[in-house]
Amino acid sequence: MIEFQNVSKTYAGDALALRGVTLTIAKGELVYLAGPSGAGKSTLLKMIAAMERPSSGKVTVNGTDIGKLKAAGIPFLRRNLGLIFQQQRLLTDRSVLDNVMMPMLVAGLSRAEAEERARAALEKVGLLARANAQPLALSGGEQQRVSIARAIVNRPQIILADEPTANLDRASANKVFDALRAFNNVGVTCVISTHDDLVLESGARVIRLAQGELQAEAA
Ligand SMILES: Nc1ncnc2c1ncn2[C@@H]1O[C@H](COP(=O)(O)OP(=O)(O)OP(=O)(O)O)[C@@H](O)[C@H]1O
Repeated sequence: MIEFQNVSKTYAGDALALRGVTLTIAKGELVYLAGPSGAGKSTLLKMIAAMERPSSGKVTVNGTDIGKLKAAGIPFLRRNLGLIFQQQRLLTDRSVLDNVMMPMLVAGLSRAEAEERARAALEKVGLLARANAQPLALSGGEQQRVSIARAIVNRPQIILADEPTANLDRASANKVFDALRAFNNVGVTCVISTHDDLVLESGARVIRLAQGELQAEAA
């Protein structure tokens, strides 16, 4: 479970990114984060991953108080998170398969097990046939689906995706959302920031931010 209690975030230079945000995201939920550019969506996602800390208020993720988390505890928290952020691009000098295997090799799995699980993850996002391709030979949408495969291979409880369909055409965006929904269907909590009106109007839960403040959720 993810819980924000009266959370504010001020960056250096006094930029107020979040103000008094209180919300709860239950285990297994799929939630979209919406709001204009600069509203605080990325900041909210980064706080769940302990990439930013609250300036005031309290953020808890699976019982861990992010504000009090020591550096040594961050890898334990992130083990349960699958991150799909712009900053984490695919390695362009490695194959798609190698990219997806990487987090498991880092976690200490054998190459054989890592490859088996990477292939299974690529199959789930519909890209097993491209396992040996270089990332730059793939379309933007395909690259995002590889990022999803890479984010889920360590079987995280929570997926955080920051505008995963930015710059994608409709068909590619649909495939990316389908892949994320498929993981949510097997119990993975998903928090996804997006400007995509189609998914925002799909009846799913939408958390809206404006200038760092939470807007009332539609009933
Ligand atoms: N590292 C930082 N240092 C200083 N200010 C920051 C930093 N990161 C974000 N901000 C500021 O905090 C506010 C919220 O930014 P944030 O990136 O969370 O918004 P966003 O809703 O994700 O926007 P976008 O849709 O453009 O990604 C903005 O005013 C931004 O300029």
